[in-house]
Amino acid sequence: MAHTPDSHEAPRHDAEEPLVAELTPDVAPTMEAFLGEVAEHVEEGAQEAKAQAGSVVGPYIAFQHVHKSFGEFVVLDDVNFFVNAGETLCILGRSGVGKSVSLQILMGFLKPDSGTVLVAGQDIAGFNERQMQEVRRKVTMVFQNGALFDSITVGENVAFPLRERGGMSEEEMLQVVKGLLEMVGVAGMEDKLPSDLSTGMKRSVAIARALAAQPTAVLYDEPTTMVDPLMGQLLGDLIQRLKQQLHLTSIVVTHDTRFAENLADRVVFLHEGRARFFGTMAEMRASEDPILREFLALDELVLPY
Ligand SMILES: Nc1ncnc2c1ncn2[C@@H]1O[C@H](COP(=O)(O)OP(=O)(O)OP(=O)(O)O)[C@@H](O)[C@H]1O
Repeated sequence: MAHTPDSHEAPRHDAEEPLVAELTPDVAPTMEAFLGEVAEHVEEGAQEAKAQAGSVVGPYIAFQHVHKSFGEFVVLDDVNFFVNAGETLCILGRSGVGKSVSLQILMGFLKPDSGTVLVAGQDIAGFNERQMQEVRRKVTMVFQNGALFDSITVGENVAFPLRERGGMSEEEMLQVVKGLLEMVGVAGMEDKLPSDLSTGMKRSVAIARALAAQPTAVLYDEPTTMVDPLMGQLLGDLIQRLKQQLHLTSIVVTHDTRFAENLADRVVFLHEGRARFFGTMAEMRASEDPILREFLALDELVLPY
């Protein structure tokens, strides 16, 4: 991977490039073992979800006829989409169409008015907080602002899920924290406070913390907005490598159709309460639907590069 300091090209990471390839040698073996465990969890999660669905293939995460209103205001009206284990779904749409609300419903922070919400193969619509905490061990969310704990260091933020799970020595924990921070492009930031970091860095740390929890699926809210193109590319490449090498299931809310083009197995386009389109990005580009065409055309104009 050629990269010079004055190069304007962001360094690219091929999806096949091992996640540990660029880690410092002192952490690489621990990280290899740690990521191996993540991949095992992911595989177990996929098998569990299949067993629950009683079939060989079944969605890992899905909305089935989901409705959600705030007072008179209908945000989601009979919305359907799914993502299979190991796949990536991008949720597209203009501002205010319910993309973040959809993620919050999947995490159980908001309840749908009706419909089935499948997460890790289970219908969570009627789950209580304790049951949701179990689900959130498997499916974690990376918020736009990172949602880090402000009063503790970056290193302690990433160590948090490791400590919660237990079974790791302090030395191993330090190595995993160091390795995860290197992997997400913010090496050496352990002792900083979240307030010392830029938006993109906070998001990277949030991804490191999400991975520390050894999830089976990660939901990302606008991972590439408000970050410079280099950081955006790094985060996009990382999400792709996590999919390719660990088979993590992902849902990514984004405005950026180029990002969706590179990453998504399928996209869902929300518009006026409905899932106006659900399919591949190529199918979306081929669609004659004037609303889709307008969204894609505007997106071409808005994107800076
Ligand atoms: N807790 C809430 N109470 C009342 N209204 C809400 C609540 N959460 C979201 N909304 C409304 O629901 C609509 C959808 O919001 P949402 O944040 O999901 O949009 P979005 O598609 O993610 O937009 P953006 O791209 O701007 O983030 C908005 O009109 C918002 O004001």
